[in-house]
Amino acid sequence: MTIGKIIDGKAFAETLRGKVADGVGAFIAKTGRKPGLAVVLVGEDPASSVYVRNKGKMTVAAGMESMEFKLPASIGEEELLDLVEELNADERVDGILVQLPLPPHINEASVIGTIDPAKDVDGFHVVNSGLLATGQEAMVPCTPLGCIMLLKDELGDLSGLEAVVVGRSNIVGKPMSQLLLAENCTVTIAHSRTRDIASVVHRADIVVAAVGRAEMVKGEWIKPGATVIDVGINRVTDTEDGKSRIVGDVATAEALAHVRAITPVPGGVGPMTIAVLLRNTLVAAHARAGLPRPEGL
Ligand SMILES: Nc1nc2c(c(=O)[nH]1)N[C@@H](CN(C=O)c1ccc(C(=O)N[C@@H](CCC(=O)O)C(=O)O)cc1)CN2
Ligand SMILES: [Mg+2]
Repeated sequence: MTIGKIIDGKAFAETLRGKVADGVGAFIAKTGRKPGLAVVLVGEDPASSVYVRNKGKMTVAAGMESMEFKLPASIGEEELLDLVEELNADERVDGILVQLPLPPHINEASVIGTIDPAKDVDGFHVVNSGLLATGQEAMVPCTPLGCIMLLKDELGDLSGLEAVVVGRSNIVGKPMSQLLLAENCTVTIAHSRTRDIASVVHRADIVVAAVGRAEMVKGEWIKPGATVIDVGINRVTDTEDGKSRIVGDVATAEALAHVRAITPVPGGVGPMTIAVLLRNTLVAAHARAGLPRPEGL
């Protein structure tokens, strides 16, 4: 039995962050200012707090300005929208990111819709999803763009390949399918209502699992030689030792016997999200400064 390759997203992300840092140096030399990223956290969700802290640290490590705004969970939507408007108008801010999820009393779509699309480094604004869907230059959501980078690094040209995206979220599933389409893949989106999902997944040369259900995609669903990108981050308690750990949406141990290559959880797609966020911030800073897109990113 052959065992598939484990794709090292952590190493790839580190290399990308190094390239961004080089690009930041060149940007500062040209403009005399640092690119700036504003991150807004509402409430104290532990996982979100960790992600925001890591974003701040990595922004600074790449040579950019990091601005963090921590607001209580009780904040009203109007107040949050006012902060977004202030950041839209702030010349030092090239990128604005509002950490998701937001508390239930706040309408996520209104908040995202208030961000200046040119500063929308998450690529969640409808202007950016529309630009992406129509094949125009857009700010592209970080996690799916990171997945495409890993896929192209592993497979080269993706043209003509059969891709199945499991999950239809606005953050991952939908933009992922658009990006695969732009690479000339034949794309299917599977979801919770898909009939015989095992046979749908079995068609795929590329499987992207982004459903948020621990180890839902089984090894035998995978066509031999397929490449699997596991976007899931699910915290589970081990039945044997009672310890908490994170697993993906794919049963990785089983899948390894079928795949050509697979991203692990942790250490696969996750680290790419923040690396691409830094890349998007640098791209936004170039556009706002009237400079051409940085090369090689
Ligand atoms: N505004 C946004 N909100 C959220 C996004 C986003 O892109 N924009 N994505 C996720 C959370 N996220 C970044 O915000 C994120 C998730 C996971 C990782 C990561 O490095 N994961 C590690 C494991 C981490 C762990 O042990 O828990 C890995 O997979 O190796 C980075 C960023 C939702 N919200
Ligand atoms: Mg909400």
